[in-house]
Amino acid sequence: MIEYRNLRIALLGGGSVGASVASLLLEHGEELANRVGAGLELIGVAVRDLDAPRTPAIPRELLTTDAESLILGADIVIELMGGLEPARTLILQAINSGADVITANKALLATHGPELFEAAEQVGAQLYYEAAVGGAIPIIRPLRDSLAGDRVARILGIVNGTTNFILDLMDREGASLESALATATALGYAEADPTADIGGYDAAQKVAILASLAFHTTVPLESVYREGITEITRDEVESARKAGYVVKLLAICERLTDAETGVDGVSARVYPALIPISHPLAAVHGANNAVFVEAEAAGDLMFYGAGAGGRETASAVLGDLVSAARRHVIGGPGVAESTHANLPVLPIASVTTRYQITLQVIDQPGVLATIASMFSDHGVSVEAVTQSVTSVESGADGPRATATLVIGTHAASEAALAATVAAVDESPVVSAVVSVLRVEGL
Ligand SMILES: NC(=O)C1=CN([C@@H]2O[C@H](COP(=O)(O)OP(=O)(O)OC[C@H]3O[C@@H](n4cnc5c(N)ncnc54)[C@H](O)[C@@H]3O)[C@@H](O)[C@H]2O)C=CC1
Ligand SMILES: N[C@@H](CC=O)C(=O)O
Ligand code: NA
Repeated sequence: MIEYRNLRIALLGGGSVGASVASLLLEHGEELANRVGAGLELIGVAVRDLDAPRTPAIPRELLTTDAESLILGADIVIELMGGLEPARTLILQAINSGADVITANKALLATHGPELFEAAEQVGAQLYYEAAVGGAIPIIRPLRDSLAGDRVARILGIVNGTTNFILDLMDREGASLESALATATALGYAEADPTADIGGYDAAQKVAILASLAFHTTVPLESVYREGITEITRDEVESARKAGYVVKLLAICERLTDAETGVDGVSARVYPALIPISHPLAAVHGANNAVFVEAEAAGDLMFYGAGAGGRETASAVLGDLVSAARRHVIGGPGVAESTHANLPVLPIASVTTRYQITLQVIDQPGVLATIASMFSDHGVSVEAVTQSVTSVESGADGPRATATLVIGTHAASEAALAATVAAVDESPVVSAVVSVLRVEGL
């Protein structure tokens, strides 16, 4: 066995991801040491509760509740606690004490990324975060390094495993959102507060990180447009499938020029949308993620794999650990972020999308024409209309027939669409606006 000097690794957090990182590091330590050219000694794991059950188990002698002291003795600190504080303060302490840092904390990076990157740059420390987006999927390094010589035009991704797992169970098994979320939580996919997942906040944090890297600019979290999946119903998922679509929570960022103002910038947004069953993103099942990158010279690239899960995410963390440890061995400057482009982030109003609107209407002659004219009055061009399920309901003036109209539009602005839906909703021939969903990937 080769004898190496040891690099001292401190782990902050021993939950779903942290426990797997500790276990894999202890299990594969010798192999990793040979890859790095230095021993990787896990000196401790900071947790909140020493007695909490952990899977896999962490040797008791490694556990501590004193994160600050642990950091002081470390060459490399791995932060897997999550949340903004004390994670931010501890990472800054680690950087300022001369340690390199690895984190999976997208909430922290999307909120305080510039501060952390600057602190690292000032002291020549490395800050790695491959696990923060797309779990096990290599996507940070490809955007930061492999595609650094190209121009990225657009990224379309499924970046939240929990919501993809939920929507997939709703689609394939008719599960309810609540029961599917409970399963995702039990499997370790969901955030400590799952509102982050189902509300689209986690995906918004990830798209802010992706957009910043892809467009070499800073995309603040608050400028990301966000809708979650909490309003999505089983009926919507079922009728989408019948119409040849699946519902996915999409994270999109792109270079965009506002058609009205001519302002050139970027758009970053998260919303549930319909995508055609034939689209590769429709085949992303369970907690898997997929990120499509459209680059000027490279063309279309797709990154696919496990987007959540303790062991899977630990793989990305350990990849970062090997990279950080290698630099300790060979020396040289750390990785740097190139976020100097200063591009404006355009509001959702600058975006044009296709829509599918489902209406419950009174089934009588002339209704279709009335509704079609409301769309054209607001400058929204209708691409296709299907009428289905005629039923008879009892009204004040006796029984009346109702029909379901599904209207697909050509690309329309958010503003034009909102005005159309408001007008349609007011119309006496419309009994309900059942759903309004964007259509992507056509
Ligand atoms: N679970 C997943 O599939 C993925 C998680 N992530 C990210 O990885 C990070 C960790 O996530 P999980 O392991 O799922 O979280 P978790 O909630 O299972 O574990 C958090 C751990 O941190 C410890 N901790 C929290 N606050 C602490 C404090 N103030 N002092 C000491 N210890 C503290 C807890 O005791 C626990 O051991 C988060 O930033 C999460 O967003 C990223 C990709 C996938
Ligand atoms: N809660 C997140 C975990 C990974 O980032 C998800 O479901 O994707
Ligand atoms: Na990743």
